[in-house]
Amino acid sequence: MIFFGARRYLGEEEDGGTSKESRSQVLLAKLQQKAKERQKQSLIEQTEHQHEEQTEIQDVKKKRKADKDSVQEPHRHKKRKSDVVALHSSDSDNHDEPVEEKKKKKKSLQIVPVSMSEAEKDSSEQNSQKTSAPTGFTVLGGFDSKPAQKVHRVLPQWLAEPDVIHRDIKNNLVPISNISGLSAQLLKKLQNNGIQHFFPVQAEVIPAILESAQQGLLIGRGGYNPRDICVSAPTGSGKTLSFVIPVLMERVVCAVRALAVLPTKELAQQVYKVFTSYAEGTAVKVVMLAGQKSFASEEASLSEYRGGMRRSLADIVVATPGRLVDHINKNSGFCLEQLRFLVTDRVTKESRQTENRL
Ligand SMILES: Nc1ncnc2c1ncn2[C@@H]1O[C@H](COP(=O)(O)OP(=O)(O)OP(=O)(O)O)[C@@H](O)[C@H]1O
Repeated sequence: MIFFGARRYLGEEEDGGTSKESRSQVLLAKLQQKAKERQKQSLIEQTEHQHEEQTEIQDVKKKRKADKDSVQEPHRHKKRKSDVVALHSSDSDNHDEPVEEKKKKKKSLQIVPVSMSEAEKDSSEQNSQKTSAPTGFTVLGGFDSKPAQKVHRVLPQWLAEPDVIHRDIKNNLVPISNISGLSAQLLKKLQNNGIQHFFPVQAEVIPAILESAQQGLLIGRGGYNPRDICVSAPTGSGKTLSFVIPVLMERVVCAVRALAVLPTKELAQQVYKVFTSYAEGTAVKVVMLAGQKSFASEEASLSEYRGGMRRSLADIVVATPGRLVDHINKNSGFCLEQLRFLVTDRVTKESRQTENRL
């Protein structure tokens, strides 16, 4: 049997005089020293690694920035104009000036608008002169914006200062005999219809129309314009009679001298009835053009061809706008040359259009 004896390595053999304990202490110290050195080494390696990483990151950032700048090159070029101003101003700065003064100047520079440099201005002026002179073309632009003039809206006198009429039809009545210029026949008809007094609107409108009619061709007070009357009054206040009565007063020859336009057949019918009831027993002829009869029969009621000439058979025409326009366009026997009264009752868009065509 072979026996191997193994001894533990305890470092370099010291001199034989050292004790076992002191050797182990030395060994421990050596080990600690080595551990410290290793620690140091690892620290150094760590910092070196970190430094390398940082430089790598910085490189990447630089590269990205360089790429971005190359893309934004035109914008940067624009910016340069302001740079020029700023640089120009800073060049003129007196470096000997106190710091406060410099700060003020810098502040003032911030609010100065970016503008063309003098050289650019000169060149642009020269260019504009060059373009306008030889061609003779008008150079567009350069219009000064002028403040728009305020329109002062003014109502016509008759609207701004109307004659106000009482709306109370029970009071403020005027006896029919008080209105001068009405024929005895008409007064009798009114009484027969139970009318002893005129309502306020009638007492105001009837004399006004009669007065104009007495002056001839409804010439107004100034001698030129016919007197127009615009009445605005509630329903049932007696507006219809206020134009029916004066219109019926005049008749020299048979000719269409009054035309009443109403927006609907029904309204035309109502007005037609009032006209016919007061015209009954007189020579005045009233014709309605509202499409209730055929166009041909309406045509026949308006005029006839007799003795080699066309004669009117109507003094007063009550019409709806559409039918009226049909007769104006297609009926050669429909003549409005003698027209003296045009009444547009219950004014609508349609009746306004008709009025404009007449
Ligand atoms: N002076 C008067 N006295 C008594 N009754 C009257 C008088 N004038 C009109 N009337 C009657 O009053 C009613 C309304 O009159 P009218 O139709 O003329 O009013 P209007 O103002 O034209 O109404 P609308 O706005 O509906 O056309 C009718 O029945 C009419 O006969």
